[in-house]
Amino acid sequence: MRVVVHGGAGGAPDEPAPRQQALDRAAERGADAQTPLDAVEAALAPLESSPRFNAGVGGAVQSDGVVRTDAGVMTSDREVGAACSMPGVERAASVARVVHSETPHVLVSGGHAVDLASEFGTETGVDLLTDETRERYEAEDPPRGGPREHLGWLATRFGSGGDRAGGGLNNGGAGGDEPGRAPDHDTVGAVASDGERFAAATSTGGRSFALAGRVGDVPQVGSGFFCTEAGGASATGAGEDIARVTLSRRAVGHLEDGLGAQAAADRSIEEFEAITESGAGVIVLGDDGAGSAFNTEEMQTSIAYK
Ligand SMILES: NC(=O)C[C@H](N)C(=O)O
Repeated sequence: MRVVVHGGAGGAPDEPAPRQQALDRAAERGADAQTPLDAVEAALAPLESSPRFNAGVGGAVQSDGVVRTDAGVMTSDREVGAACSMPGVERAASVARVVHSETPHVLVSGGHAVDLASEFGTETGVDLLTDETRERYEAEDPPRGGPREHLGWLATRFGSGGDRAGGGLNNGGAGGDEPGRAPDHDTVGAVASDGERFAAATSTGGRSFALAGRVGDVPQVGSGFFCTEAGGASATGAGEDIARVTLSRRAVGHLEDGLGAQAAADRSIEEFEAITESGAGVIVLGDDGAGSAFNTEEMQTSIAYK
């Protein structure tokens, strides 16, 4: 099994070494799995449990103080599963897998996705806030009213780099210690292949201080993840911009056109930047191996092969 993982594109993390170790262990764990689908789920699970990453525990906090998780998974037979806007669900990728393998649908949302998780044995009711994310949210004078008040509140906070995805090119987030800025954790993704089949998955808490109920690119097929017989891709970064250009679909499309994995990653990020002037990263796995590209300050990745 060959597995490539990423820990999110954004600013240079304050503590890269422990994040890299976590990514290395995740890739190794994935490479021990029996199928590509097992591999991407196995790789993402420990990252979803780690507060160092913006997925599961430690995920980005929305305008009402709640962390809602999103994930998507796709296999090279074009089966898709995604789940979004799930409070209290750490293992979002496992819920996406349930949608992929147990339902005739591609995306299940909100409370119904939480019910699905619970019914199929994924833990719910998990406290996804950490002391750090709770304190950072409370320090921002949270809004009390309805969506209009929330929109006014987030106008000066969302996309300011607080989630390190940033709104703009190479502004993937300044230091994690700045007031109001979220720490160095980000979306996680994995792509795996057993030499015949591929699977791709992405899992996130979204972007900090987004409107309650906001859903980004991660559970949208073709945006946060995509997979065909040619290979798979997982994206990270400013989700609204990733969705506008369907970044993962673009990367896999380049594989289908005959580019190698690295060239496909490079080309898709060049196109993303030219269209959006925003920040993102992508990992790609194809028949010739793995590639990755980003136009933010940093995107940590790891590859394992067994
Ligand atoms: N940090 C990220 O990658 C965020 C994710 N792409 C989202 O917009 O939800």
